[in-house]
Amino acid sequence: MPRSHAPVVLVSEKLSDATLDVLGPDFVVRHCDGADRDALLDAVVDADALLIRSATKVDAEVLAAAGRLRIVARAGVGLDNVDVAAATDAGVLVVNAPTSNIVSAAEMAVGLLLATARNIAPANSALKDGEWARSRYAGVELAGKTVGVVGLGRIGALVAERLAAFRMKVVAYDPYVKPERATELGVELLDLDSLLETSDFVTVHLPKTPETIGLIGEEALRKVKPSVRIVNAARGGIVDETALALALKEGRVAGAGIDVFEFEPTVESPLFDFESVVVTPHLGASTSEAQEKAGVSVATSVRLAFAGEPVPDAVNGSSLADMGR
Ligand SMILES: NC(=O)C1=CN([C@@H]2O[C@H](COP(=O)(O)OP(=O)(O)OC[C@H]3O[C@@H](n4cnc5c(N)ncnc54)[C@H](O)[C@@H]3O)[C@@H](O)[C@H]2O)C=CC1
Ligand SMILES: O=C(O)CCC(=O)C(=O)O
Repeated sequence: MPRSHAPVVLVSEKLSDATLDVLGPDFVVRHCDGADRDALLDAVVDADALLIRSATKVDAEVLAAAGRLRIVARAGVGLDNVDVAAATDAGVLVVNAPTSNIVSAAEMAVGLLLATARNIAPANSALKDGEWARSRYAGVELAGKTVGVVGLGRIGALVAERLAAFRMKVVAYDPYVKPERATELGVELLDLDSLLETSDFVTVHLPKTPETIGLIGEEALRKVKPSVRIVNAARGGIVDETALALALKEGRVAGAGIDVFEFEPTVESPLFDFESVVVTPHLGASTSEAQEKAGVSVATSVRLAFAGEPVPDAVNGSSLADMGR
């Protein structure tokens, strides 16, 4: 492809070097800050492809500003920041990288769960502040406890396998999963209320959809054991932060590990007031391995699309031809 006719790829968030290596000289790569709305709206005007992570919101306004856009490629799993229906209407192919970061996300959830069980974060802070507080930070074991996995998809299943190795009993709520899959994983499927009533730990692995927003909210948090610890490394808003803060305050929940927030980026949340809550700034996919896989995956999809080939990870069609491009 001669460079003067090369498609323009707009990269709106930090992606791995491998992403650019896969694109190579056949594409003109430009960068902008996808979290800066005005910068995004300016830069997208002459982009043929847009490469994003979770901080770039691709909605109808962005799609309308993007006169030449043919593909939006999400270097990760969640597509809640992309209006896929509006993209389809605009003839824009949407792809993600659905397996790129699942191991990293699962390991993050297990890390948060262990951190909440053993008070690792507050004990670390206290000791570095000069306090040797052994009795204050006594915790609980995982072995013999029940963990409720809410959403037994790719990441939920990896979490289930890993927590079974800690000798936990694993139960799950996922009305869309085949019972044979749960059996294969050694997981007992329950309805949500039973899971909430019986679990010592609850870990959420759902996509953010109108159905899942607030699923773990005030009502759900009135059904849990007071000793429960809750982990959310899926999406902010699925666990309602205000309801969780109230439950912690009233002693209806013992602790939480939270990687994702309703509004991101953020430096405030009612959850930050609790020592029993460990928080991280949406780091689930932030490993070198996941970022390399995600970048290579979306760059490969972009190459396939512009070569007129089918794109296996496309979510609203199979190729640019399907979108009338
Ligand atoms: N913290 C982070 O950095 C990361 C977060 N994620 C989040 O994790 C989410 C899950 O990822 P995967 O496991 O790969 O997705 P997946 O699509 O493989 O699994 C999601 C599961 O949720 C179930 N589900 C959907 N709606 C439901 C409902 N209303 N009630 C109960 N179950 C429901 C589905 O049946 C499916 O089994 C992503 O959508 C993304 O938002 C993903 C990667 C990294
Ligand atoms: O974009 C990121 O790095 C976050 C990963 C994530 O949340 C996802 O893949 O759904």
